[in-house]
Amino acid sequence: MKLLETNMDTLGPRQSAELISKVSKHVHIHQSGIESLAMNLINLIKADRHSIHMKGWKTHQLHPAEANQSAIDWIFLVDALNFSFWSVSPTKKFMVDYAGETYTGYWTLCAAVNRALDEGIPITSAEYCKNFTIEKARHVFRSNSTTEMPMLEERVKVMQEIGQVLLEKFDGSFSNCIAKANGEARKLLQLVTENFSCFRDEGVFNGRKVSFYKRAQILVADLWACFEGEGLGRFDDIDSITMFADYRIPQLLVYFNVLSYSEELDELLKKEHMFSNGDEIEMEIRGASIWAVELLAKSMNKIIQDDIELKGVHINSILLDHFLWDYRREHNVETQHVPFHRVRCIYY
Ligand SMILES: Nc1nc2c(c(CN[C@H]3C=C[C@H](O)[C@@H]3O)cn2[C@@H]2O[C@H](COP(=O)(O)O)[C@@H](O)[C@H]2O)c(=O)[nH]1
Repeated sequence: MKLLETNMDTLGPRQSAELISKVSKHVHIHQSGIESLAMNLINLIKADRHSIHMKGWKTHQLHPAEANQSAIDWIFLVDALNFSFWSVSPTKKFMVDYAGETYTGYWTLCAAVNRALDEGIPITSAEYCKNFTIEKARHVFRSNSTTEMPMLEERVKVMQEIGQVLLEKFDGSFSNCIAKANGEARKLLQLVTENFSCFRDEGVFNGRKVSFYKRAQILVADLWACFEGEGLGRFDDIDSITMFADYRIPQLLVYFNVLSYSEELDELLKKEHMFSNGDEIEMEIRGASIWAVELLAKSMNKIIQDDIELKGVHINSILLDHFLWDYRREHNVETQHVPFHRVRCIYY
């Protein structure tokens, strides 16, 4: 548990991002980059309405295809563990073989969970999580390369906590937590971050308590996308969810000239510096990235409202985040351009 030096209320992710980006010394947002990326993405949508769409989430072969109770349990477990997959060297990657494919990064987590379910292990049940152990983790998250999954001990602790809290407070199922939110994304975000400490992705910036809530926000977004905004995935204030401040999206924002880094930060990245979660410079990267995507969504929606051809199209930060995240892999951005910032923590 991080000791936070102030007793003021914690700012939400959007307010935190605006505050940080206004005073950031090492990460700068370029309005010109935002406007040209906005235009490019608008043209992409004109060419294919589904190029930026919530339905993309379900097209991934490892994601649940059906929106139901087991999909909710699957999403909750995966987003509780959805952190820190990067490897120290490209030749030392944790890998999982599943259904004829070899997966790396985030997809190893999905593949390992699906592999466990196929093996009859009830890995998404609260009971199983509560009694999870490092021995069980070594089996369930076993690698198909010589490199182990990063932060295995921390993942065991996260699973034990979510199992314990689900049983104590939500009768063993996360859908009971969703029901308490009454279709309000902000309420669900509050319920998750108040009841599950492993989602409490916060910090202190210039004496203010700030939040990023990357995994809690991606949890809400994945439910929304899986249920296509209906039923338990319906959130009337879904646009209040910001982009998910991970170690990948900042790379894309620099690649598209939306963000630029100071020389000092560039040097640190080139040296593969290990940042600590909560460093001022690490929070600048995360805060400025969130704010840049907010500005991008605003810029695109302004163009859309004036363009009859785009009637009915609405952009939010979730859709932009998913597009950017998927873009990197499809266009092999990482090796050509900006290195990602290295942090080991359970928050992203
Ligand atoms: N901002 C953002 N961060 C995301 C995701 C996802 C899951 N994306 C899929 C799900 C729906 C979308 O359609 C995407 O296809 C994982 N991550 C984070 O990335 C990091 C892993 O990266 P790598 O080591 O390269 O696999 C790690 O911090 C993980 O938590 C996302 O969508 N947005």
